[in-house]
Amino acid sequence: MSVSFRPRRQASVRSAGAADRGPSFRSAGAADRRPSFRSVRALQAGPVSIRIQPRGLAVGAVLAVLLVAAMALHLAHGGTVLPYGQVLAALFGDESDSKIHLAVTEFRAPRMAAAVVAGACLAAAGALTQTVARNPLASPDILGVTAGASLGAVAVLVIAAATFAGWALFGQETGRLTLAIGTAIAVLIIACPCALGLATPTAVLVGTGKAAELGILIGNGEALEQARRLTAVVLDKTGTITTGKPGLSAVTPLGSWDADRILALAAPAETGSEHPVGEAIAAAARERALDLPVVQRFEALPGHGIDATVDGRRMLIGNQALMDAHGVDTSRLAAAAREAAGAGQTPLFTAVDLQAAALLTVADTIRPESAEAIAQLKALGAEVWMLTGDNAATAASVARAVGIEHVMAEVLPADKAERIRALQQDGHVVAMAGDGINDAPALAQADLGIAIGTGTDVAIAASDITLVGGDLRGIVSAIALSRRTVATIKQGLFWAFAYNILLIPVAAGALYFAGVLLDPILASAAMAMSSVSVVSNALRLRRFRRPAGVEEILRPPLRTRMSHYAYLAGVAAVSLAVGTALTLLSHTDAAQRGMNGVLAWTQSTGMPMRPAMSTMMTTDVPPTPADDAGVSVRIDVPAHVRPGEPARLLISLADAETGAPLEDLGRSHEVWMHLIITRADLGTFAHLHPEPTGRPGQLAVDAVFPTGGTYLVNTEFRRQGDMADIHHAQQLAIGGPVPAAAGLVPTPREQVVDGVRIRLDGEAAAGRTSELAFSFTDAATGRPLDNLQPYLAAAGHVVIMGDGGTDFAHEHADVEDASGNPVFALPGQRFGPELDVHAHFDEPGLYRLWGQFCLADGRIITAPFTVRAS
Ligand SMILES: Nc1ncnc2c1ncn2[C@@H]1O[C@H](COP(=O)(O)OP(=O)(O)OP(=O)(O)O)[C@@H](O)[C@H]1O
Ligand SMILES: [Cu+]
Repeated sequence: MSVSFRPRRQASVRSAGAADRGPSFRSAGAADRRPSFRSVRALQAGPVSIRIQPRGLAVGAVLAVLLVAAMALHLAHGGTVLPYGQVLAALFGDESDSKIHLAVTEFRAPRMAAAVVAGACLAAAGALTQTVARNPLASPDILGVTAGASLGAVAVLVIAAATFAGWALFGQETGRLTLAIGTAIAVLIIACPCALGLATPTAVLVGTGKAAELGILIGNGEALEQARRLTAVVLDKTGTITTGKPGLSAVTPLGSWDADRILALAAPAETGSEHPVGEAIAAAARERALDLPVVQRFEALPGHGIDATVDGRRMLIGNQALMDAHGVDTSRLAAAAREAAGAGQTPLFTAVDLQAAALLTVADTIRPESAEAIAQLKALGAEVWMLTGDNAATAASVARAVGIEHVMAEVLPADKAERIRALQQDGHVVAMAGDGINDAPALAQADLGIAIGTGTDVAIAASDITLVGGDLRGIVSAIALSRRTVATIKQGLFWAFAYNILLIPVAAGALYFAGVLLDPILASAAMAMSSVSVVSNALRLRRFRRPAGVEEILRPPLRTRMSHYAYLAGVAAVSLAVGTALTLLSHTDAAQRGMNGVLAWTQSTGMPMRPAMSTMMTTDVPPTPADDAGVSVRIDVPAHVRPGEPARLLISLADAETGAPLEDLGRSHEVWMHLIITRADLGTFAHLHPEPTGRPGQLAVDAVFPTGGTYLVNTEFRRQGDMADIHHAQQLAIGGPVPAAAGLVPTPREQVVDGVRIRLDGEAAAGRTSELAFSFTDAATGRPLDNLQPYLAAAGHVVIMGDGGTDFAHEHADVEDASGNPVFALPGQRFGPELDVHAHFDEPGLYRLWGQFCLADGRIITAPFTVRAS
């Protein structure tokens, strides 16, 4: 006789086993061979040079399909065919011109480009490599993360290998390979550096985005990182501190000249000038509707003024230096010039035919925000300098008005960069803000070049940051944003490192002694969570506000300061709580039931279950005899057992060969062991569940032997990880009066136990599977009972023993739903009024059956039947 299960299920168990060795890892590995992380990052913007190494038709075809698809989409968005055409030509063209240079900006839709090239990279698995010329959004390598990363990868592999080797070699006797594999995988998962890799680019991306929102265009990640280090900010005067749109405020003519005649000559002379003062003079002449002669010659003298010929007269307009250079005597204009300069205005000397003719006074307005911006910069700890080509008196006057103490005036355009360098040599990290062509070299020289958005293109091109509205407070915002961004990056890196450093040992099993092991599933959840928290922390940068004033910079509100650290600390606390809860949960009884617990949970969520899983749950694998399993079972009975009184049975499990106690006992049908005690004449029945005593391999249970005589003890238990139970049968002799042997006779097929009428239907036939069925009705009311509870993870248990007690089988009732799928005996499930049992009777003869079921109120009923198998 043996326990039966249907071939259909057996087949699916086998196929499940085969599927477990699935090939999915291998394919993932191949695609990973050349991670295109760098390329994807590079695609954010900027010129990219793509080198295509033709590698067979397959790669080419994949790329071509991708490209054509992308091109179609791209054209739909109004793009041109050119970049795609180039890529295609390179793919299928001569190898010699397979290297093409494309700017990603050429792809009108950058995301499309990203998709195409990233997809192509993956598809080609290395056939297409990219080099990035200059990636404007390249992340600054703070704390040497990139260099550390490769070292870290090696370290992680070593730790994982050591973990595996450690558990495999020195783990406890049983199940150590499982432990070694589990811990090594957990280490690899938990060490995944995705959070580390995300910390910098996400913060930089969000930071630059936020900056753009504030009117600060940041050209590259380094600029954002650099801004927080600034110790000196150099501001150009005209067009930066002032609006750069001066107006002619006074004309002081000498001798016979009058204002209109001077302007009529000066305006044409200035028409060629790009300098704001030139424009001011031209505008004044236009306003007065003067009749202007033509200009015959024009020469701009940078930093000095202009030298032109108008209407046959040589015009010199410019500063004192220009007049001195040409020997023009300006003494009669000195007083007016001093007065203008003292008021912060720019005096321009005008000489006609090398004779001083007039003083033109140009007044520029100071930007309303300049003074506040400068105060805030100073509050941030930066030294603020003014750098101007204008005369010292004018400069000093403007500087006083906006609160600048350090002034460099009358600096020639060519020398501006030199002045910046000098500051740098003093140990300053210098930002230079300017607008003019003459500022460009200085902007390039500065550690951080800041162009005024209204300024010249050259200045914008030479700088790292552009302030769209020209509001100098943008510099303050940039510095504050830079500090916040870098702080966010550091928080992210700290979090990622801390998470790895704390959890790698746990994953490796450092807390095994305390019963804490990091399940690989939990590890991957933690890994994903760490990335999510790093990214969401970076997204918090979007809430950045520019500091409202000096006060807020010097004494940021406590709430602001706290919120910088609160988020990740909060995430850490929540993660710890969730992790602890899950760990505790994994120690609960339900979880320890292993697969049954998982299935119970799965079914409770209403998720469809994989057939292999459901089969595993319901399939009964024939038990292995203890001898075959190499396990010895010893049952110790107290010396004097009195019938009818409880006796403590001690069951010791050991390795049959070494005698070492069995320590890897798992649960089978919810309990550690099933002990079925029947008297040899099968007249009594007890189904007991011994519990571990705490001693290795030892279990104990109290049993009552109703009478003296010989008892058959059938023991069933399961080792961890096994599909089959181990079965052991033994006889016990109990002293005391032995009742006369009655011998088996078939019982009625219907009987009442505890108020429940139980019917047994079905033919018991020897040599083949017999389909038996139990049906239940309330004996009092005759109502069918359909609310039986699961009992030990089954709808019902049936123990079958042959006459003489030599054969033993422990079967479970099968339940199927309308569509033939198994219904699991999970908590909450109800059964009845019929239960099917498949039994196999080897030989014809009499068999004793004990059906055990759990009633709705939790009572267990046992219904004994005797049937004849024909
Ligand atoms: N087109 C011009 N017409 C008259 N004077 C000029 C002209 N260009 C320059 N100057 C004179 O030369 C001086 C220095 O000019 P420069 O361009 O070096 O500095 P700036 O523009 O006045 O000041 P900043 O350096 O603050 O922008 C000016 O203050 C002005 O006196
Ligand atoms: Cu990861």
